[in-house]
Amino acid sequence: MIKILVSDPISEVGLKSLLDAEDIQVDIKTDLNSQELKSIIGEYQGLLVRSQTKVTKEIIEAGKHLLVIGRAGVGVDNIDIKAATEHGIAVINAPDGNTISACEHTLAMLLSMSRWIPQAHNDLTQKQWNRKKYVGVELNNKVLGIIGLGRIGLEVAKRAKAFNMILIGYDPFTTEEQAQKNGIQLKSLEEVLRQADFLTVHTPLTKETKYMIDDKQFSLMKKGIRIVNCARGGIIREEALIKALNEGIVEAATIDVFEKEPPLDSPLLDHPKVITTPHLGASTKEAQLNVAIDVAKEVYHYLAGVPYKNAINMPSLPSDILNHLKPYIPLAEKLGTFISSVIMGGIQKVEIIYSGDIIEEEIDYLTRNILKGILRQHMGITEVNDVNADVMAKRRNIEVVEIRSNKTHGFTNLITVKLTTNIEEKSISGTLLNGYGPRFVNFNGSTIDVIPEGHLIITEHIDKPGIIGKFGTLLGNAGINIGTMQVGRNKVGGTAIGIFGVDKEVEDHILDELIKVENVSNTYYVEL
Ligand SMILES: NC(=O)c1ccc[n+]([C@@H]2O[C@H](COP(=O)([O-])OP(=O)(O)OC[C@H]3O[C@@H](n4cnc5c(N)ncnc54)[C@H](O)[C@@H]3O)[C@@H](O)[C@H]2O)c1
Ligand SMILES: O=C(O)CC[C@@H](O)C(=O)O
Repeated sequence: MIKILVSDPISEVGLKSLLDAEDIQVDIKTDLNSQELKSIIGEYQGLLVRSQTKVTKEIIEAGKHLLVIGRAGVGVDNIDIKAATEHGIAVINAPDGNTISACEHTLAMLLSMSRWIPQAHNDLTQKQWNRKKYVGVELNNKVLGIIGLGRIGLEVAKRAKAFNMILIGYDPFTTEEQAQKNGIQLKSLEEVLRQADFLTVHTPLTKETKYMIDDKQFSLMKKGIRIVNCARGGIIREEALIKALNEGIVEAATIDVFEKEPPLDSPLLDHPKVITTPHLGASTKEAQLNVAIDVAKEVYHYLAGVPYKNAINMPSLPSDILNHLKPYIPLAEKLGTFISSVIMGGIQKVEIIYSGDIIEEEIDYLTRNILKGILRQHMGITEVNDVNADVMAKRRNIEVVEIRSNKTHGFTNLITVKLTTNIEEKSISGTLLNGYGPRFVNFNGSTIDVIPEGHLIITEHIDKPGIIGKFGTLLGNAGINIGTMQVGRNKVGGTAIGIFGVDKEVEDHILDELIKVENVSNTYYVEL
């Protein structure tokens, strides 16, 4: 039974697919403090959160059985992604479900700020009829600067256009063409800051975006600018914002997200020109249902080994691409397992050559599976998986080189893995034969044709008469039946290899017998 903990309030209707699954137990405990969470997280394979639960390194380390963390929403800054990746835990978010709500909240903030609606309402609740105090400004013909032109930024642009605003934006990861298509003039950050009458930020909180709006940036702004932050606290430095408000650079600000949440001691809450909401951007019935449905489905798919698309720390592949790659995945892992079973020494380099139709695919995914095979087999690292394979290789100073080549050697697709250790270098090539499944087709330069499955004995010997016969006798005497056999050599009388598919597990003492046969240099055993 798989156990999933839901530690923040997430729509139960949206979680229905998990709640109804027979093989999954879902525990909903939304009032745990971090100590309580730490003490029980070890029981769970899955953790579902919104933005309240801080999934720290400590929590991740205590989650000995965690396989997946699902985030019902976009921002994953409350999850230590690095620690999750190192522990092989997939982090999956639900980025689409709350876009419209966050965008509409931004528009609500823009409009209420331009007409001082909350302040005027407050006065009126105090029986003060202050018509002169609250003179606003129109959005019409004003320049709106949008920082971050992703899902929410572009939806905001669409709606701001309806108010006849002039749209300028900054996003180093988008193109001029894409911006123009959405009616936005792409500019440098400095230009946006200098020209905007209204400014709204829609980036994630990263090392690069933390405090991207600080004293220096405020000093570039037009006097009287109005600012919205419905993205993440910390993109705008709060201290600098307060200063800019007090100096009259910023006329008004609307803030949904804070550097520390809840921000109960923040001076922003008391500032007369600031409108605040308690991180409500995604708090609509529709968004909460959407993100819960999305994250439940994705987590379920991840646990069931079915294609999913929104993993943060793994290549996110559309399901059609993942389905196409699927048959190559076991071949990739088996190439890694095989080559690392027949080599001696500490691995220094893994070179992977992809050729043929496979080069059009997301080969990073296959590389992770090759590395998984190598690290599990050669180093006994059982915790390695698709999520952390490349991190683990890097941590062990293994150089990983991916090459796309057009030399297919007559195959429609070919994957060659060359392994270099401090002692030797060996290679294995495999292909996927249409309708026949995976095959190993070359080992250290010798052509072979091996179905990579079951129990395999591999021998390295000199190409001389009688050796294969002796192997047969030895194995026969040990009650081991040879089901398939492949021999190859680089030249007559030269170095030869034998790959024997046998019907049962081979113990070490049998390999010791085989290596005693004259002219045999090495024997190995691998189960695929
Ligand atoms: N207030 C809320 O409740 C709420 C709800 C949903 C999303 N959010 C937040 O809104 C933000 C945007 O979400 P989204 O779904 O649009 O994300 P997104 O990933 O679709 O868009 C983010 C955009 O920011 C851009 N970007 C990244 N680094 C940048 C930088 N240094 N400078 C400028 N642009 C940069 C990216 O290229 C991307 O286009 C996130 O921080 C998210 O967590 C808040
Ligand atoms: O959980 C929430 O309501 C906030 C979600 C929002 O900040 C997000 O990043 O998706």
